[in-house]
Amino acid sequence: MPLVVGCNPPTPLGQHGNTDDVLNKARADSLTFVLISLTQHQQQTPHGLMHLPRRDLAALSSSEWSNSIVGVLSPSAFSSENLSLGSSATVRSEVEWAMHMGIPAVVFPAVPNNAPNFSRLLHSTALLVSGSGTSIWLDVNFEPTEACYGSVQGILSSCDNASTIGLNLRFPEQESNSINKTLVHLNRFFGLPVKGVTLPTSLFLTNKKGYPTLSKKMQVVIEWIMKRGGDKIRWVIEGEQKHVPAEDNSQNNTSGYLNYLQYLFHLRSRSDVTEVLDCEEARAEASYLDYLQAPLQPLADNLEFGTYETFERDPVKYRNYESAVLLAIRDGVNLQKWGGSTNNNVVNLMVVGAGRGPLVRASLNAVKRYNATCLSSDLHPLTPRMLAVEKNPSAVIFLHSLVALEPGWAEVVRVISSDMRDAVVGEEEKADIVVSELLGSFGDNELSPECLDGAEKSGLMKPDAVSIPTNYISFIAPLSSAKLHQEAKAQAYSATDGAHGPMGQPFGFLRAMETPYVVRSHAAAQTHIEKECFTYVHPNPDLNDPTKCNSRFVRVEFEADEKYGMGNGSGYGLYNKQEAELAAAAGEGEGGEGAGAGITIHGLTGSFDSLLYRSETENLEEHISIAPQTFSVGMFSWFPLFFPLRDPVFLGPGCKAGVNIWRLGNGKKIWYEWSVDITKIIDGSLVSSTPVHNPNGRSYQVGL
Ligand SMILES: C[S@@+](CC[C@H](N)C(=O)[O-])C[C@H]1O[C@@H](n2cnc3c(N)ncnc32)[C@H](O)[C@@H]1O
Repeated sequence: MPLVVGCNPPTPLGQHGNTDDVLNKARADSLTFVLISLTQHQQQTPHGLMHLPRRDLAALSSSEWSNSIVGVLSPSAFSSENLSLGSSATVRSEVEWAMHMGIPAVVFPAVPNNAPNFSRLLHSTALLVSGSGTSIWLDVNFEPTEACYGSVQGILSSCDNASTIGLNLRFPEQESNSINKTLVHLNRFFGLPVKGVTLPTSLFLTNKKGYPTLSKKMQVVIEWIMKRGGDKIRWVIEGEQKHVPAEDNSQNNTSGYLNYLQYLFHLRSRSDVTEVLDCEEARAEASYLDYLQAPLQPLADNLEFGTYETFERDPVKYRNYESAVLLAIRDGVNLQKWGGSTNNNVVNLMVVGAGRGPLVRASLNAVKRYNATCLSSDLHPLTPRMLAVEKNPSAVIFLHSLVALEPGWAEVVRVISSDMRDAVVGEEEKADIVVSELLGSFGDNELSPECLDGAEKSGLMKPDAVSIPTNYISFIAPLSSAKLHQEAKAQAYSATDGAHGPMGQPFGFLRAMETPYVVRSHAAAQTHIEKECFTYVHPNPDLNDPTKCNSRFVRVEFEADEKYGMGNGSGYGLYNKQEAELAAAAGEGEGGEGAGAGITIHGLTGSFDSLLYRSETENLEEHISIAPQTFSVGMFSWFPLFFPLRDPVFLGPGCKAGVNIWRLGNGKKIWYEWSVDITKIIDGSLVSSTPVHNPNGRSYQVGL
């Protein structure tokens, strides 16, 4: 079911106990759910106040109540009188009834003037529903303004960003005259927990045949939401049915919203939307969206068979490695190290951390490709010699099998079962080209620097050997994502050791918020272009310099701007230049907010770019990257690393966020520490700051 659409007719539904009628009509039009009033009607009887009977209670099954109904709280419950009491008996009883019925969402009205009391009520209701199957949709009268976002983010933070509160963005009846501004502000809203989008029927125009249609500008907006929010967004058509063509008016057994639904389906089926949502990659990623995972530790732990198998499906990574090895081989020929007119036709290849052998295969393929070019020239083909070094004993069994079974491998490949830091090889076996992939989502977080330095120190490489990768650079950017913040908080209740099961010792809040997670960020907005953190180069030019080590510190700064990182999407995927240009236009010509409109930062997103090889003799280089600016499209081996902030910070107008990040070690483990401060650009004065997260690696570390 690609699109989930419901309706909210003008007269409150269900309050006369006719929810079954309403739902049947909606279903006749293929709508998935209806909004009904939660008002319970009572009357005075000689025996006291009695509820009026409702037919629908028995007419609908519990699964219908829990899959097809969204409840709307009575507006009277939000009178200033009720709000000033800081609570509302009506809200409580309506919400309790919704929870009893298994209704999945109840709608809170948009924030009124009496905001502190409203927030208190919202927060206490968010706590009331937690643990039940019911959540809250907070209505937002969406406007592309600073004030709109500001009030919503303020209310969410006063509710401690409770995970039970989602947003229902209600579009105004009149569309905004600046599409760019609308998109830029929507991008910012997608860092908050957007659950639903409500479109009033009056927003639709009427086409020649009387059917509803949207203006070109609104089509762009709706398609943008579809692409960015995916099929998780719940759509609501609201208001009077204005566009039903005459011949359909007779059908009283339908909701009258079919044409609106069909129009949304039509937008959903457009190629620019389906290309994003229905491609192979989107399907493969679906279950990973916003799902936090502990980063792998391939050095301390031994990877499983299935994990290797998943890596090996990547269509881009091994292709780029193969091309990088080919470039290095051709460089060696051009620089007369081997092949060509030299006497030496042997090239020593070494894959360190060979796993189940895909880089061995890619490297041998590169030699084959080079040798194929020799057939049509007077160049001599090369004889490869390959050492495959691996410390995972189970992967070593796999490698030995490959050597025995793969045609031609037995003559050229030798497997060394050892940690590369301790491996010993003969003088004649030392590597000309060392190939490795020991990279994590943040580049160095799987300890590639320490492993490759170790391999260099154990003398596995010739003095003039080259390394593929040649370098890797980690990148960091602020991330606005209430969802990921909530998910990180939720980790506090998981067992510290998966083997202990759900009844094990909880992880605890501090640890949960001081741990970086691998995650395919989705309900998120990367608020700025990522900036460089740490660079590691191999072979390591500082290997024998006692004053140099692999610890690092960097401070990078991100100024508030009115683009809110438009173009960076959710922090995963290639930077979208076109979107960024839209944002720039909104800032300059279409009423941007002026320098530095604000945004909430819930954490940091880490990524990397690795230069596999840059040719010395040809103007060519090969990379793999998950940094949005240089993202390797189609590569899916890595998702970004999310560093949560214990408490989100607000990057307000005229301010900048300073991100401090350390990579530290003590010979036994490596860890990151991080903090964020907000200062005023004008005078550098401090507005707010977070504590340094994970001091001394107390919550998270990677074993050496
Ligand atoms: C990310 S996997 C890559 C495997 C394979 N090269 C591929 O691309 O599919 C890293 C591999 O390096 C191995 N490894 C990590 N540190 C190592 C070390 N110090 N010595 C030897 N192997 C190591 C791990 O066991 C794992 O098989």
